[in-house]
Amino acid sequence: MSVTTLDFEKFIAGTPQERKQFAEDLLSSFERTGFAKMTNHTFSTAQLQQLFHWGQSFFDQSLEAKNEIPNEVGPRPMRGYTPWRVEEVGKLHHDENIRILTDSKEHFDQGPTDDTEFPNKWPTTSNMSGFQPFMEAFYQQCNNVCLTLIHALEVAWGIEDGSLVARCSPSATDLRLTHYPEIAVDELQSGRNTRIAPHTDFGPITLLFQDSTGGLEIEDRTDATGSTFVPLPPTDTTEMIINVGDTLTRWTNGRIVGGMHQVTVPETMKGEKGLVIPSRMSMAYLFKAGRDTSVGPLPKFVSAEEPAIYPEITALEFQRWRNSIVYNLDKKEDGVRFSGSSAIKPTGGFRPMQTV
Ligand SMILES: O=C(O)CCC(=O)C(=O)O
Ligand SMILES: [Fe+2]
Repeated sequence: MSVTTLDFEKFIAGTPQERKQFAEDLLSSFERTGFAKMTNHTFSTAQLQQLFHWGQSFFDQSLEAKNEIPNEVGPRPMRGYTPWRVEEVGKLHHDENIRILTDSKEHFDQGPTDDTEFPNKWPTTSNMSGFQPFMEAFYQQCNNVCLTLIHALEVAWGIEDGSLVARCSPSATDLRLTHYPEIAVDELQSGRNTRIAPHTDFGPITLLFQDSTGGLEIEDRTDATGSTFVPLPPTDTTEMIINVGDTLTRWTNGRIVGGMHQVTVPETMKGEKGLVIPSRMSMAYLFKAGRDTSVGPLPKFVSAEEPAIYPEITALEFQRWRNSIVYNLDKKEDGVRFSGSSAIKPTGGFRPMQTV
């Protein structure tokens, strides 16, 4: 299953024909695989090196220092630092016959700069003083790329200019730096742990940069059983990966299915006993719809023949529901009101959540 690589330049500075072609190729890669790759995405190699450098500096701090800005786990957007083995994304699409794999990661989450509802948490130590300005600028640049890609979908669908972009404002995106500490191959092959379990992201799309370690895999849709994953190796670490998330699935009434992905043992180390997989880092720009925007199907995708299969629910309520699952809050009071909603259309062997 090959994921199409697109040239962003063709959309931002191309001829009308090139823009149209870009939009159509993006849509068709999304429909076929749930993913796309992109070059000329406006981020320089130096900027991406700096991103990973800042990530390294953040995670290299002592646990005590990182815990100075703790993420308060709850059915809400994440902010600040979350330690190893707290979040369990494997619970999102879990098949009761299969044991949930525990994630082995720590992460830093950042929201919009001016977010007063869920304010950001920044390290205060002097050696981290450049982190906040760098990350805020990086966040803004990612937002511009995402809004342009959402506009490309408007072009591909021939819907009114700005109508979909308007649904993504004001920004409610979460940017996540994830660090996967080094871990023995045997531990990941024990059937209990993984780096990040198979999941789909919650927003319309996600931008992803990974370091050169490898281990990212995507669901192979050419396998009818739906249980096969294929590696998406870091051929060029400056290449941007884009994946479809649950919101686009819901907006399109199930027509574009979210790209299921996981991070596990890098291909070259599979089956090896006694080896240790080096630590790994990624940056996921988990683009979101505006908090008050509905993630129910768009009128374009609903008809008498194809009635809406997803309920109207705001983007924030949707995120609260999904986070109540990954943080094991779904049995508690705050999670029960989300009961009965279905996040995604079934893909292959993965079933959607039944009840919360
Ligand atoms: O580390 C990666 O490459 C993937 C991260 C991811 O899937 C996420 O943060 O949602
Ligand atoms: Fe993800």
